[in-house]
Amino acid sequence: MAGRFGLSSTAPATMIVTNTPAQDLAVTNLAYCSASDLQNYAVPGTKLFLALKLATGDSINIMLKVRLRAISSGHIALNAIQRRHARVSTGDKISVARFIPPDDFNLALLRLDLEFVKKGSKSEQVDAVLLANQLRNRFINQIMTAGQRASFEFHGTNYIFTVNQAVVEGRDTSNSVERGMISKDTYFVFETSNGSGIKIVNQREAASSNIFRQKEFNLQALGIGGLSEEFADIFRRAFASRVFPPHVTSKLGIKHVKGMLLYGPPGTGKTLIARQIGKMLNGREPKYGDEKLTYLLKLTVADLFADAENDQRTHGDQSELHVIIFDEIDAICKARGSTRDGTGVHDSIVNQLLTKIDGVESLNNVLLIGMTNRKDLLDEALLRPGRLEVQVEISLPDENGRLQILQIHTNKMKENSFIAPDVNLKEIGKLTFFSPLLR
Ligand SMILES: Nc1ncnc2c1ncn2[C@@H]1O[C@H](COP(=O)(O)OP(=O)(O)OP(=O)(O)O)[C@@H](O)[C@H]1O
Repeated sequence: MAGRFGLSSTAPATMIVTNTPAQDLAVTNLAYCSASDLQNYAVPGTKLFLALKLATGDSINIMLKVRLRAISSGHIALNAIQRRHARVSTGDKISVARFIPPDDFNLALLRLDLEFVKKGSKSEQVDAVLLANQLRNRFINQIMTAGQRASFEFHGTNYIFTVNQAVVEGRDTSNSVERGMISKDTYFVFETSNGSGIKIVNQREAASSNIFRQKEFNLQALGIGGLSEEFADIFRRAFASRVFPPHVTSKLGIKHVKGMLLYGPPGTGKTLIARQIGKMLNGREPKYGDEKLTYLLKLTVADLFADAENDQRTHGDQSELHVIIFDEIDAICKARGSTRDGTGVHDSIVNQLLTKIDGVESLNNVLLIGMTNRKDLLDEALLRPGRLEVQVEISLPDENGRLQILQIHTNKMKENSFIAPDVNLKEIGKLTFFSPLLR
């Protein structure tokens, strides 16, 4: 037990809680004690002094970085937030032990929820890049636990953060307390609750491996109407992991989504979305595979992936994203054995694709986007996790979607006065529903 939590064999001491001796020390998130007590918390081989308040009943452990201050020995000064978190009051006796951090204790990711100390109607804009730098410097080597709160000052305003998630480098945290030490590489993600009055800006910049050309997308300006929900789904599932810089992804053990399937009835904008995704990304121009492949030699699949392979070989994790788009993927990736043309070309294309995205030397820098009206015809192996695993249905547009599509396609006419002023797109949007009875 002791080893697991990094406790040293030094016997825990009983200390009396007092208040933080000066106002400015209340926002440091440090605990303070006398010189003689401080030595009990020295971590051998480092300049750190770390303490753990041992839990009694259902109280929460808190980890303290301790600093020297003119405080009578046997006393430990905790600020109000620390006292609330540890559920202790001034004058209480608490049991405190030295804490020696285990190996691999650095935090890879810290997700913080921000609030104002003084709740009010004011609003502030917080730059995620600047704040992350400041918190990293100010709280370096401090230990953070999920649920913990700390206050800090940023550009003249006092904030409190609550740790929503604390992920230690490369460790499976599912069974243990989410806790680790802030290092110079810790990656911060900020969140706010609705109505907090705090607006986080530059978060994508902070997060980004800059995969997207623009920070915000306007789907209508890209000529895509009525598909914002589908688009949000695609973004959340296929790109969210690529937003972290490579060193964070590898520490977290995240695997990127390498394949995505857009399926649904003909003419609903699948090709349009795939092409626009390609344009929105900062990487190379997408490559297109199509039915012609079936008539060509095996080499062609290899050709499509050749640039990505070269890039991964030379740049490793830093390689940019290569998008490969297969329109009508059902034409080339039919269930193996289902085509009786005797050539085996179809089967070999499916096998080659599987090897590229999921094989021994699989690539981490590709995103394969397949489109089909006939998902049922596809080889099942292609649809398993790790392959075309994000599957988004692009269905017929609703009334609002139809209005957006009509607006997109009449925009030019309107600009050039080719559309009569009494044309009511809203009305047309209402009328242009698809009834299966009309089929
Ligand atoms: N949501 C949409 N917004 C704007 N235009 C659209 C939309 N859906 C379809 N269109 C228009 O219809 C054309 C055909 O759509 P697209 O080729 O993307 O459909 P698809 O789903 O790929 O069809 P198929 O399965 O037949 O290949 C597009 O080029 C575009 O002009």
